[in-house]
Amino acid sequence: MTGDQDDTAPARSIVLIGLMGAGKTSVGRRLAARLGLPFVDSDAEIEEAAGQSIPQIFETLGEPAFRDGERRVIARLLAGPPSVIATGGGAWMDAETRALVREGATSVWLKATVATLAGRVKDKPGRPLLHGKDVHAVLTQLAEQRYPVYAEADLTVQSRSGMAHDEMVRRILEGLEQLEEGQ
Ligand SMILES: Nc1ncnc2c1ncn2[C@@H]1O[C@H](COP(=O)(O)OP(=O)(O)O)[C@@H](O)[C@H]1O
Ligand SMILES: O=C(O)C1=C[C@@H](OP(=O)(O)O)[C@@H](O)[C@H](O)C1
Ligand SMILES: [Mg+2]
Repeated sequence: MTGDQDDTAPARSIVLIGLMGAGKTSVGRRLAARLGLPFVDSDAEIEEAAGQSIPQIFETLGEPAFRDGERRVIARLLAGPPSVIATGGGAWMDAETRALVREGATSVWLKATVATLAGRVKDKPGRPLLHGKDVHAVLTQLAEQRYPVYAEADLTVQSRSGMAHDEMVRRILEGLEQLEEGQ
C-alpha cells in the first residue's frame, strides 16, 4: 500500500451512474485516486471530441446527437484499461450501454433524494436539461423515469445532503468489497 492508494485495484472498470448532482464526477475522481485507477468522465470526453461544451452540443447538434456520442464514448472507454468511469445522468437509460457495462464492468448507482440533488445543482450552469427550468420539478420527473432503471446497477450507494465526498468513497469501497465477497 502506498499513501492513500489501495493496492487491490479491481480488474474491471467501475461505472458510476445516477442523476445530476449525485456525485459521479466529483466522487468518481476521488474513488479513482483511492484505487489507483485512471479517472474518466464521459461528458468531458464528449466535450473534448466535439470541441464544444455540453450546453453547446445540446444547442447546436441536439440531444439525440449527444446521446449517440455518449453511447460511442462509453463503449470506447469500456474497451480501454480498467478505470473509474463517471457517466452523464442519462447514459444508463441506453439499453446498449447497459448491456456493455454488464458485460465488462461493475455499475454503481449513487442514489440521492431529489431535494439533495436539487440543492447541489441549482444555480450551477452547464446542465442544459435544467437550464431556465424548475430544477426540483425536472429532477422529480427524471427520478420517476430513471430510478427503476438505475436500480438495475450491481451496487447502490446512498448519498445524503452534507455527506463528505470521502464518506461516499468509503461507502462505495465497502459496497464493492461486499459485492466481491458475495461472488
Ligand atoms: N457527497 C457529496 N457531498 C457534498 N457535495 C457533493 C457530494 N457529491 C456531490 N457534491 C457536489 O455536488 C455538485 C455536483 O456533483 P457532481 O460530482 O458534478 O455530480 P454528477 O457528476 O453526478 O452530476 C458538486 O458541486 C459536488 O461537489
Ligand atoms: O441527466 C442527464 O441526462 C445529463 C446529465 C449530465 O451529466 P451529469 O449527470 O454529470 O450532470 C450531462 O450528461 C447532460 O447534461 C445530460
Ligand atoms: Mg458529472
